[in-house]
Amino acid sequence: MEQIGIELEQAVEIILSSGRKMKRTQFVFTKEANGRILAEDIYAPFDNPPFHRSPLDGFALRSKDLEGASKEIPKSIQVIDTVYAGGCCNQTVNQGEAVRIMTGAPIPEGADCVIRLEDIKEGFNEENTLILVDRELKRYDNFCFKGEDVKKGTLLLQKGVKLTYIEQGILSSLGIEQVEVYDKLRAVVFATGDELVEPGTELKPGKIYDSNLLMLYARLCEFGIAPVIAKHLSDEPGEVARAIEESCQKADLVITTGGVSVGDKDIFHEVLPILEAERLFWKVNLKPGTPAMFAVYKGIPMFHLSGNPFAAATTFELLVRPYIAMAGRDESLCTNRKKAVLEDDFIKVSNGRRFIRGKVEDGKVSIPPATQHSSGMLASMAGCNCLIDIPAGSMELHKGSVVEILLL
Ligand SMILES: Nc1nc2c(c(=O)[nH]1)N[C@H]1C(S)=C(S)[C@@H](COP(=O)(O)OP(=O)(O)OC[C@H]3O[C@@H](n4cnc5c(N)ncnc54)[C@H](O)[C@@H]3O)O[C@H]1N2
Ligand code: MOO
Repeated sequence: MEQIGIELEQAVEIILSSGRKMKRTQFVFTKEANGRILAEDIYAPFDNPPFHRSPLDGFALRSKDLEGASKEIPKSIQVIDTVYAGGCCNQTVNQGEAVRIMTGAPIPEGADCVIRLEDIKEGFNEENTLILVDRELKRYDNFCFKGEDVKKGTLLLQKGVKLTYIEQGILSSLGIEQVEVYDKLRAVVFATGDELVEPGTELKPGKIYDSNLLMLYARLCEFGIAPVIAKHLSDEPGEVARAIEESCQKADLVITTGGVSVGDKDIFHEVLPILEAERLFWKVNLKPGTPAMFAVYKGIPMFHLSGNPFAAATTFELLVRPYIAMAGRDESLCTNRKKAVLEDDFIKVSNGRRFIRGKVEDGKVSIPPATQHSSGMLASMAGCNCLIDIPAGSMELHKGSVVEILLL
């Protein structure tokens, strides 16, 4: 049942319940998995480190041999071998013996501690194989145990985790070259309007350069889902319907801007019937972006946002972003609300709910001058990093008031 003129929360509820979480998965190389959502639990395939190893450069020896060692009576120990990181010592350290060892090298059999290179004296015989140790060490002093980072079989990473450089490092430390991740959402963006021309084209009378297509394209890229199609379309309903129809085979969501209000060229009132798409709501009780429209076509959610650039940017955050977070299983994209203290006055009375742009820093939010809030104005959004949520029925807001903000 279609709803007209609904609250934002209701709109988001309709949007979220009309879609499903991504089910398709694929294997990708760990090195290319940054920002992807893990689709499997990952267990440690072996103990890591895979052997006891030295945490420093020194000598691996037996703590028992150092009992009673002191400055006055140092112990003399025979060095029988040298082992470097990446190598292996096949000798066993017996009584009175040591192996010269470098950081990261496997501790040889028989040794149970490592003394630092700086803490011994070398060179007491011709072959340079005797060292003097003038202190005692306990068993397992300077000794890294096999498996101390991760034990074989430990649940390392859980399904649903977003892979960052840290998780990629962990996977790599266990030699895991490929992982199963959820497919990225395939987004399609169309900016509609006969007045629009692309940068690089001459600006003829009556025309304007498009802002929304690139703005939404870039925002989707910031969310990790570069659109599969991003295109300008005219105001001709048949052409727009055809473009949506063709893109649908490749899309998990469609976003359009323009043509949703009540004018002669507000074509989505015609496009949706041509497609026989189900329109679930039109008009949300907020400014900017009131005439936002939402429909489902062949199971694909379609967000039809206002053409006014600030309205498009705002309703993208308010309506599309929660859908992307849910369907793309990316919790880091969920709306992030906070309280902040106003640094400036906002002297407009707000009969309806209003979102205005702001710049928050250390819990204080500044706002552009009152003249720069219209939904057709984009330039004053430069440097802004939040939207201020002003409830319906608010009187003038003054510096020092506490407001709720949505971080962008
Ligand atoms: N009689 C009424 N007129 C309007 C109403 C209303 O209720 N009654 N609502 C107003 C509100 S609120 C909004 S918001 C706009 C929404 O208009 P549309 O979504 O139909 O968008 P357009 O008319 O296509 O464009 C609006 C404005 O934005 C410019 N535009 C469009 N696309 C782009 C783009 N990609 N890049 C830059 N600028 C763009 C377009 O040229 C228009 O100036 O309707 C009000 N009217
Ligand atoms: O709802 Mo519209 O974007 O304010 O002008």
